[in-house]
Formats: sequence, C-alpha cells, structure tokens
Amino acid sequence: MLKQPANKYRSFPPVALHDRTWPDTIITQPPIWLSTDLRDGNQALIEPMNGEQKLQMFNLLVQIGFKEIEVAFPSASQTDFDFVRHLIEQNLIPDDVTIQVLTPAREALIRRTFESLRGAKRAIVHLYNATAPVFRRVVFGLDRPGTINLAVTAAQLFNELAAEQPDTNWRFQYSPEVFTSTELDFAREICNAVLEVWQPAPERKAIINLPATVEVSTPNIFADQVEWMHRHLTMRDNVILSVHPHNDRGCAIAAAELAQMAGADRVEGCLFGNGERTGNVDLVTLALNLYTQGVAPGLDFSQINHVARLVEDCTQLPIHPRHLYVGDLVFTAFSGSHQDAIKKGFSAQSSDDIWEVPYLPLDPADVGRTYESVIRVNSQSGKGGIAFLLERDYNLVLPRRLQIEFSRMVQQAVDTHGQEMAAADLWKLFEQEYLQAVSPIKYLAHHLEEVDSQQTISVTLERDGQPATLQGQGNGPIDAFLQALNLDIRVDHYEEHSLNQGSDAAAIAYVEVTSDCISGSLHGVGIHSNIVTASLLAILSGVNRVLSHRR
Ligand SMILES: CC(=O)SCCNC(=O)CCNC(=O)[C@H](O)C(C)(C)COP(=O)(O)OP(=O)(O)OC[C@H]1O[C@@H](n2cnc3c(N)ncnc32)[C@H](O)[C@@H]1OP(=O)(O)O
Ligand SMILES: CC(C)C(=O)C(=O)O
Repeated sequence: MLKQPANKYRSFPPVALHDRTWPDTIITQPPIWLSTDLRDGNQALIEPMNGEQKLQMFNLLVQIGFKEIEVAFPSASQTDFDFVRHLIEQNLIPDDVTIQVLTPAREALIRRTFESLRGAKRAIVHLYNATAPVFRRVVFGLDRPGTINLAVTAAQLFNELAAEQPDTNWRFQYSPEVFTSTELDFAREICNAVLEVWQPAPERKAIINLPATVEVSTPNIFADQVEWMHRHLTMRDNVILSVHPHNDRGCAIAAAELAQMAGADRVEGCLFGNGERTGNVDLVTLALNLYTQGVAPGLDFSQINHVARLVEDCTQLPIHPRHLYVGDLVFTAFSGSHQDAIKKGFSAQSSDDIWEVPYLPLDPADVGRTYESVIRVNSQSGKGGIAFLLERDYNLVLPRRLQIEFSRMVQQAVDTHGQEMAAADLWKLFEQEYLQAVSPIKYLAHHLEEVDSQQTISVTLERDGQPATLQGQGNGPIDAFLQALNLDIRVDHYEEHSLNQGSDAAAIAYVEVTSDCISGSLHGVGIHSNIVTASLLAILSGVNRVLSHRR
C-alpha cells in the first residue's frame, strides 16, 4: 500500500447544500420496492440463472410481495429475451405486478428490448447511459452535449416504439449511470432533457433512478446529492425518484435509508445484497430495518430461511452465517453476559409488550426462526446461558448458586474439549455429576411415619455395596433423614419443583449441603415422582459428592 494514498486517490467533495432537510426526517412508510435480482443480481453471478431458476426466483419475488420486478436485460442474451417472452406468453405476471427490463441507449438494443415486451399488459422500460466525466471521456468519447444527445435520441425512440404497441401500459425509467460521480448540474440537465422528451403526467409518471453505480462517498453525501436532485428536477410531481445503491464502501443500507429521508420514493436492490462486486443494496435488510422501527415494509419475510435457501439455490452463492437478519448465527449469543441478559429479557417479555429483549433487535419468531439457536454454549459462556438451555429443553430451574457451581464444570469441559456444548451435552454432564452420584451411598427404599408431629423415617440404603437400614427422627423428612445418616453434613438450602405437568409429574429437588470436611458448599439433585423420595435422593447426591470431594 502507498504511504501517501492521496497521490493516487482523492476524497469526495461535499455537496454545498447547507439547508439540507434530510437529517431531521423520519421514515414512516416503505419505499416502492424494485427487485433487480433477475437483472443486476443475475449479471453479477458466476453462472447467470437459467430459465428455470429465473422463474423460481420470479415466483419467490412475487410471493414476497414485490410489485415491480426487473426481470431481464433482454438484448443481452437469448435466455433473458426468452424469459421475458415466457412470462408474457404464459401469462405468469400477476395483475398487480409490473415487470421492468433494462436497455442501454443503443438503437438496435432498444428495438430488441421492445420486441421482447410484445403483448405485455404493463411494463417499465429502463434506459441507462453513463454520465460521469471519466465515462464521457474514456468510454464514450463524448462531451456533455453529446452525452445528452445519446440519452435524448434513445428516449425519443422509446416514444416511437411504445406508440407501436398501444395496448401495453408503458412506463419509462431513466438512469444517469454512475450518478454518484456525475456533476449534479449535469445529472439534472440530462434527466430534465429526457423528461422533456417523455412528458410524464401524474397518471403516467416517469421514474428517474439515481444509481450509486459505484459507492464513492459517505452516505450523507449521497443523501445530499439525492436531496439536491429532489429539489432541482423539473416536473418533480410527475416523477418517481428512485435510488439504486451499490455497496462498495459497505454503506449501501445507510445510503438507501438516508436517500429516502432526502426525498427518494423508490429503492432498487437485491435479496441479501447480491449484485455487482460488493452487491446491490440488500432489500431484506432494508425491509426488516423498517419493520424493527414499527413500519410495515410491505414485503413478507416471515419464512426467511425458505427465502434464503431458494436464493442460494438460484444464485449458487452462500449466505454468510452473520448476514443481517438471516445468517445462521445472527440470533445466537455465545458470550455469557449477553446470554444472561437475553435470558432475563425473555422472562420479562410478555407477548403484547413492545419487544425489548436485550441483544435481539428482532424477535426471531417474526421471521420464522426458532429460539433454538438463540443461546449456544462454548468457552465464552456463563451460568445464564447454561441455565437457559437446561430450563428450555429440560425444564430445570436451577437455583442461582447451583448455576454457578455447574457452570464451573461446564467451563472445564469446554476448555478441555474446545467445543460447543449443546443442551443435550449439558444435560448429560448434569446427570453424570448430580443424578448419578450414587456412590458410596445408594438409596433403595424408605418408610415414613408421623407420630406427635415428629417424623420417623426408616431408610434402606446400600453403602459400599452392603445393605443397611437406618432410623431417624426429626421435625420433617429431611431432618429425620439427616438424623438417620448421622454424618457431619448440613443442608443449608432446599428447593423443589415439578418437571412436567399432570398426575405423573416428576419432582426435582435441589439441596445445598455443607460439611466441615469440604470448603464452601456443594449441591445435590434428585428426581422422583414422589416428592419426599426426590428430596432424599437430592440429599444422598449431595452427601456422595461431599464424600468424594473430601479434603
Ligand atoms: C451498471 C450496470 O449494471 S449497467 C448494465 C450492465 N449490464 C450488462 O452489460 C449485461 C448485459 N450486456 C451485454 O450482454 C452486452 O454488453 C451488450 C449485449 C449489451 C452489448 O454487447 P456489445 O455490443 O458486445 O458491446 P460491449 O459489451 O463491449 O459494450 C460496450 C459498448 O457499449 C457502449 N455502451 C455501454 N453502455 C452504453 C449505454 N448505456 N448506452 C449506449 N452505449 C453504451 C460502449 O460505449 C461500447 O461501445 P463501443 O463498442 O462503440 O466502444
Ligand atoms: C443501470 C443502472 C441502474 C445500474 O445497474 C447501476 O448503475 O448500477
């Protein structure tokens, strides 16, 4: 890399728009959406879609709710031309959907484009030519008037060819390609010249589309450019102002949002940001950004995984696991403090509240994702996440101090194996550590009697493989059992809850025990359909663990 990049690259000049209004605007409604997955998205694929894939994608876009879909560059290839014919001849375009096609400002290609649309009920024909100085100089060898002449001549041909097919409801769109690098006064001049030819009317608006063909500035500058055009275009009332951001600096989403604040009525882009180089603006993210601001986007992503898999099939491009809203990991927290806050957030959230679960800007259920993957445990996790998984999948509501104790064991296990632990792995470890702690003392049976509000217990145990029956008395079964055991072990804390519902519900008991022969405390856990038996099992689990942890 250069030590002095300024010798090779220059910064983008700001727009002199000191009374800009867009910073104070709030987006309260969705833009008109135009999907260009089948055109700009398609032209960026290693292998462009075949007719079957194009149809699959078209049907998906219709299902999602797009009303304007750029379906092809008909003069580019027979596949594209045939696809447009197929849609029209097979009557596959719903009445509320308008197809759009793109053509450069070249006579033969414009004629071929109109030919592809023969018999269409409605269509948007989209004309483009590059207008930025480097293109005028290097690509076309044209000065400003020459460039305007190219666009105007093409626009006139649009009028003529449309007149030859009067049964079609035509709408026209013009893009000064590379608008972002075009002088604003020239962009205005060429757009106005094209509008002059088309003479749009309120019931037949023209679309002026401002492409960030290459994103070259911060999004606030793009917003200034859009606001400037919004204010300076003639016939603005008869124009739908559209934007077409690419993502070269990674700001396409911001650019599209600020552009809407600056006056854009319409946004062109692709699902999941497919498109030339770094992609077109991601329409899924834009729509869900609106949704999480409480604005209905008019596009349905309630089964986002289905959309993602189909798009991957058609484009042969994988979606990154961290891709906004859709990636496999975007609703997943591994880190302990995040998991703790999410767990608490879920408990505090009720279904009719404003969504306020920490770290989750969107309820995964709204896009058809389950809560399954929200919390996953690895070496970065803490007690909150572990407790969440055991509660969600096994109905365990672990006392806080047991959470702390068990999370140390989990930490040790993930440190040793270096791998994620699923809920089933956590349960296995929990079972091993607490429920299978049956040595040296194993419970076999008990009998309990109450005499004069004193409990008398007779317990049959196996100690080091030898059967033994012990008797004890106390003011409750736990007290009586501890008396019967006659060990240096105290129960400091006891909790119990049912694991499932109904008459065959099992109970789980948790005890925290202390002893002079260990430092601190340890927990024991027991599960049984009889609540007293569950408590006795929990005490024995605690006792066995103390005996095996003895100093
Ligand atoms: C930013 C965008 O995404 S714009 C859309 C870009 N998409 C595509 O290019 C995909 C489809 N394109 C194609 O299939 C082909 O490029 C075609 C069929 C359109 C044209 O193919 P060819 O005739 O072989 O020309 P080629 O691809 O080399 O295009 C360059 C020529 O078109 C001219 N050209 C480029 N854009 C335009 C335009 N918008 N209007 C008029 N002429 C244009 C160039 O000046 C150049 O002309 P020259 O040959 O006289 O120097
Ligand atoms: C044709 C135009 C709209 C385009 O695709 C671009 O400039 O990126």
